[in-house]
Order: sequence, then C-alpha cells, then structure tokens
Amino acid sequence: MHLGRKRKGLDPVASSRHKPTPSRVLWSHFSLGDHSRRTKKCKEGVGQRASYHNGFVTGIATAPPFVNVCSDPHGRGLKRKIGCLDAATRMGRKKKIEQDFELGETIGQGKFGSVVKCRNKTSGEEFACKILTKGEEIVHREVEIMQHLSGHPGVVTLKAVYEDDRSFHLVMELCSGGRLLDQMRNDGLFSEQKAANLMKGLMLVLKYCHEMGVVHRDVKPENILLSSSGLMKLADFGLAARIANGQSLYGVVGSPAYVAPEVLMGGYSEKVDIWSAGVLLHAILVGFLPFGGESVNTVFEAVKNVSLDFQGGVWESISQPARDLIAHMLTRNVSKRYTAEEVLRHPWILFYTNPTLESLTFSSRVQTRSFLTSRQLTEMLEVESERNVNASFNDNSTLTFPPEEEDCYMVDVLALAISRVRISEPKRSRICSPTNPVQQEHSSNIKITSLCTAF
Ligand SMILES: Nc1ncnc2c1ncn2[C@@H]1O[C@H](COP(=O)(O)OP(=O)(O)OP(=O)(O)O)[C@@H](O)[C@H]1O
Repeated sequence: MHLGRKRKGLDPVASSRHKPTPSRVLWSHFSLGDHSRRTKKCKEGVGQRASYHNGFVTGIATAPPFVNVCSDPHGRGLKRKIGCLDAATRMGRKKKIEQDFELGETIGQGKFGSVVKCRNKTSGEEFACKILTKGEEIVHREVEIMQHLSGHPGVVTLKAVYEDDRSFHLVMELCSGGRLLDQMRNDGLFSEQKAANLMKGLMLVLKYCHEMGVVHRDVKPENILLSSSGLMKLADFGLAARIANGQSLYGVVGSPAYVAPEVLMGGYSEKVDIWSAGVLLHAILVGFLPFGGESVNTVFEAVKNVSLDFQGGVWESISQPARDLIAHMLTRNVSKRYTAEEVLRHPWILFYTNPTLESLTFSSRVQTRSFLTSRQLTEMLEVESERNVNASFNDNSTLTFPPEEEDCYMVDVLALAISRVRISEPKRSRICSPTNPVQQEHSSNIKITSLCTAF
C-alpha cells in the first residue's frame, strides 16, 4: 500500500512542459485545482508561501504537517484520525477490488481519473468508485481527509480503498442525484427558499469540516453532489487541507471564479470556503458569477478588486436579507466575513429554513420564487409574536392566506419581517480536458455570459 507515496515528474512549476503560454494560462485559470493537486505533493509546510506572477500560478499548495496538528490536544478536531484508515478501509486494501465489487458504467470524470458505478458482490449495494491512475495523482491526503470526515451526512462517505499495480480505487457512497451544477442548469435560478436550504446544508457540512480542522478549498457546484433523495453531499476533497487554530495555509488552490482574494495574496484560513459558498449563493440567486473575466488575470483582478453592487437590475427581485448575507460572505475583510456558524444564524437562512415559516411561504398562491406578500408577513409577524416563535421550532402548524393578496412589497417587507422575527438560539443548537465518455462541464469553465443563460 502506497497511499502516501508521492508521484514523480508532474510538477508544473518545475517542468518546462507547463510554462505559462497563453493557452496554458487560460487553462490554468479554469483548472487551478488540477495545478494544485499536481503541485501539492512537492512541498508542504505552513510557512511556505506561494507566489503568483502575471496570472500564472507558481505557488505550492501547502498545509500544516499532520504531525503538528495532531500533537495539539487542544486544537480543533479532537477526534482526528487522519492516517488511521478504519477496519473496513484496511480490509479492502489487501484484495483486488474485483473480488468485492463489480465495476459498472462511468458516471463522472475528474482530471485524474474516472468515477464508475460499482456493486458490492455480496450485498448488491451500489457505490461510486473513483479510479485514480498511479503516476498522475497522489491520494493519501484525499483518503485521509475523507476518512477523517466520514460519518457526517453532508460528506460523501469513503467506504474502502483498493490498490493494484496501476491504480487506486476509492469506493464511495453513491450520489445518484448528480451534481448541483447539473441541477442549476436544469432548474434555472433558485428560489430564495431553495437557495437558503442549499446554503444551510452546505454551511452545516462546512461548519463540521472546519471544526474538524479541514478546509475544503474547492467549494463549487461541481463538487456538491446530491443523494437520491436530494440531500447535498460535499465531495472531492482532493484539494482539502488541514488547519489548526490560528494557523494559516499558503498556496494558490481552488477554482478561479470561486477563489477567495486572500488565497491570491498570502495566508488564509477556513474562511476561504465561506467566500466560495458566497460566490455560489450569488450564482444560484441571480444566475451569474460575481467575479468574471476573459483571462486568469482579469478574473483574479476582479476577485481582488471588484466592488459588488447589490442595487438595481437583477437584485431588485432579491430580498435585502439575501443581499446582506452575500455581502457578508463576499467581504474581503476576512475578520468581518461570516463563519459557517454565523451564516447559519443569519436571519435569511433561518427565515427560509424555519419549518413554521417555510409552510407560510409555500402556502401562497403564485410563489415562483417563494416571495411573501406584505399581508402575509404582517400576519405572520402578528401570529409569530403571539406564539413566541423563539421558544420552539417544533411547531409545524401552517398559516394560510387568501389567494388575492399578491402585492409586491416583499423585498422590503421580508427585510422588516426578518428583522422583527428574532432568531432563536434553540434553532441554532439544533442544528485538462478530459477525454471522457461522460460529458462533464464545470461552472468555471463556462463563460460568465453563458452561465447566465444556462441558468
Ligand atoms: N460519490 C459519487 N457519486 C456519484 N458521482 C460521483 C461521486 N464522486 C464523484 N462523482 C462524479 O464524478 C465526477 C468527478 O469526481 P471528482 O470531482 O471527485 O473527481 P476529481 O478528479 O477529483 O475532479 P476534479 O476534476 O474536480 O479534480 C464528479 O463531478 C461527479 O460527477
């Protein structure tokens, strides 16, 4: 077993094959993750800084050495077990995957290998199997981190790892609902209700990752998969890194359109995941990415400098609290940027994911984007203040409204409503170019303009 073995000869920084020719630069722009995965094997260490010149990434993806993090008993993630594959995973390693699983159709294509369906020969249960060809990828960190995070319903569970002469096989829970990106294409713009629910799921899993000392570093719709019942699962921990309290990561890692500005400028923390999630929230609500450009330079310049304007245009139909949340997720002031916990406590999230209020939004007659009418909100506020919504979120009773009230003051009224409905503490605590048979598209591969229409 050589999960920890580093592959040779694929360092784009060192290799002349990877000089920043224009096309390479553009490709790099859309595939930072690929670059990072290839380079992360080279040098690791908290103190190593990446450099970025003229749009070409010359950085090294770095992470704190495992031993440093583990030796801190007071650090986050006391139940760390990275490096300690569990019994189920170990068992598989000795055998060939074919002994236990029947490999089936290709269901996905990454840059380093394909993902196929597989079926357990004994139980008949279906899984996804990521096949990583040796010599093109290192898998030790991905396996360790998936193993470390295993058990959370929002993380794709790693079931077993096999190795043969040519490849690694990572057997994972099958997410048969596909990618969030595909859902975005099929369904178009998300209602605020749907976006808030997605964001809540994402924040719950990111909160868990961050508490476990893991930064995903590549949050984007391609890496959010859906279970057969529609539950979101965070996948692809190939770029994830470990971090301890107070430590910084260095290295230009991620996908350009989603990358946080501090990644491009120096040390960064788990807050980069919140930025990426903010980009995603922006995209699903208004249909385009906030930071775009025709080249790596322009995208990165936009990420670093463009001021977002949430007034007018497409934002007219988006509630003020939604805009407020996006602004707090996409602030370049990292200390002011919300944590996952703070996003979860944001009124917009609580409003739309509160079972009591949720029924209210869906009981309305024409609610294509789940807006509330002013009358509904007024009544809601009265009713809610009577029943003291803060005391309990277990009340599933519904409020219904006559169908004629469909006035259009919902944006401001929603803001007012949310500011008046106090958010409860109880709620809180309950809380490149693949040659593949499967057509895969990536959100950052799509021009911003076409992303608009694709939605
Ligand atoms: N557990 C799973 N269940 C179903 N489909 C999956 C699963 N894991 C991955 N896939 C599919 O395979 C694709 C590639 O997987 P993944 O992103 O893990 O590969 P990768 O090589 O790490 O990709 P990247 O190109 O982003 O680096 C996903 O976009 C998805 O369509």
